[in-house]
Amino acid sequence: MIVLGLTGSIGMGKTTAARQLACLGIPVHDADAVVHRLLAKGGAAVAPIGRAFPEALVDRSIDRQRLGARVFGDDIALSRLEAIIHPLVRRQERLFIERSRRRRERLVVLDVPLLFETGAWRRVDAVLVVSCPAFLQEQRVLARPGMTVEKLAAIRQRQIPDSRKRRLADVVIPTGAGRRLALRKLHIAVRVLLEKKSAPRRRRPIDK
Ligand SMILES: CC(C)(COP(=O)(O)OP(=O)(O)OC[C@H]1O[C@@H](n2cnc3c(N)ncnc32)[C@H](O)[C@@H]1O)[C@@H](O)C(=O)NCCC(=O)NCCS
Ligand SMILES: Nc1ncnc2c1ncn2[C@@H]1O[C@H](COP(=O)(O)OP(=O)(O)OP(=O)(O)O)[C@@H](O)[C@H]1O
Repeated sequence: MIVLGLTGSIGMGKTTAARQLACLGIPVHDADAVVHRLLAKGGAAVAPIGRAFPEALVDRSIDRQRLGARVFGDDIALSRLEAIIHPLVRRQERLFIERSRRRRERLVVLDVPLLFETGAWRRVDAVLVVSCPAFLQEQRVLARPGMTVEKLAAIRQRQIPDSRKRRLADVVIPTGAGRRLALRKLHIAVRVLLEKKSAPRRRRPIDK
């Protein structure tokens, strides 16, 4: 089974590409969706995060906007949050891979926003990076409610730059020229991977 990592900086089009891959019939594991479940009422991260960041605990769930306002721009707080969340996400990822192997899937996708930053790239066979020009990224992200120039700058500072991601990628999917082109490129990438007899191995060590 080939495990394909999908990543890209904020607003570059990961979620859209993940949906397109799912439409091509490929099982996709969405790390962001796991984080959403962990923070919602009944989620496994509500209690530990509520203890670490009581101001974000509202009605037995974690208020994402409050938590974001608290941690983006405060590196120590963000690291503390990551130390709680990342192991839980990783566990779900492992269960997904095991389930997919049992089902004898040929190709699965791990959609991980921080694939390079968290070392998750070591657990995949190839990496797809979605990318678009910086001005479009800014337009897309700043159009979101609650997003500010300062918050975007803080998030970008925690992520490795898009130019670096593109260099580390096996395939770059452009998302600045419409959905049809992106879908076509995804289709080609999937076909090429499936035609390979064995899974490509990731080779390069990544020094952050
Ligand atoms: C702080 C939280 C609650 C804010 O939620 P909110 O819905 O407001 O924003 P959202 O999750 O959509 O994040 C916005 C963007 O910030 C970026 N981002 C999120 N977490 C991080 C992080 N730890 N480091 C760098 N960038 C991050 C992503 O590119 C994301 O697209 C949430 O981002 C979170 O729980 N982050 C920590 C978990 C994490 O590391 N997630 C990303 C990979 S699994
Ligand atoms: N190929 C594309 N063509 C045109 N618009 C796109 C394309 N991909 C994404 N978009 C648009 O860009 C915006 C951001 O896309 P998306 O939500 O997929 O990004 P993301 O990388 O998942 O963001 P985040 O990292 O913040 O979660 C959305 O408004 C989406 O409609």
